[in-house]
Amino acid sequence: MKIQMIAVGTKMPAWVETGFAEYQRRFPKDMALELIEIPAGKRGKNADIKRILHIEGEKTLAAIPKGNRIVTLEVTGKALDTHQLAKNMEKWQLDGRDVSLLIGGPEGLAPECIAASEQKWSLSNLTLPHPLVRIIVAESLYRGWSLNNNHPYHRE
Ligand SMILES: C[S@@+](CC[C@H](N)C(=O)[O-])C[C@H]1O[C@@H](n2cnc3c(N)ncnc32)[C@H](O)[C@@H]1O
Repeated sequence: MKIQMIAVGTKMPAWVETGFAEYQRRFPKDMALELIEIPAGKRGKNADIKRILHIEGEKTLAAIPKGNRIVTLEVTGKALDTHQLAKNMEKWQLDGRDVSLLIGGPEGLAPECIAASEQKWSLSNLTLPHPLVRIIVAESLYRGWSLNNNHPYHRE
């Protein structure tokens, strides 16, 4: 199973690139974590945010291979502890589809991405900055993998 993270935003600060890469490199070949960045629309003074979100949403959906399971990262989604996430990952693997995890930009995900979502995953009740979300998701998935594979990274 491949896990594809599709995130709005490019040219992240070095600490984000480094933090994400630190976890990405740990994934085994049979559960590779791929990152696809969607350029964020220009948000000038009189920007039409609805239109920008729509364009970002279309680009995000276009990056998803047909048949992938779509999971959106949303503050109002369902919170999962590490064991629940690990169980989820087992289920994802059993059904054989690759997974696309969608992370929105400054105003969140486009309505079309939310409508396409099969599962809404919340990391916390706090609204987190989207660059940080990439790192937290990568670490949480790695921890879930560790738990499912009796790897010593995860300790109770
Ligand atoms: C800065 S937030 C967007 C805030 C926007 N006002 C909203 O309500 O979606 C950017 C993205 O990070 C992700 N995100 C932020 N906090 C999150 C959380 N606690 N749980 C899950 N995803 C989160 C979501 O994908 C969100 O679209």
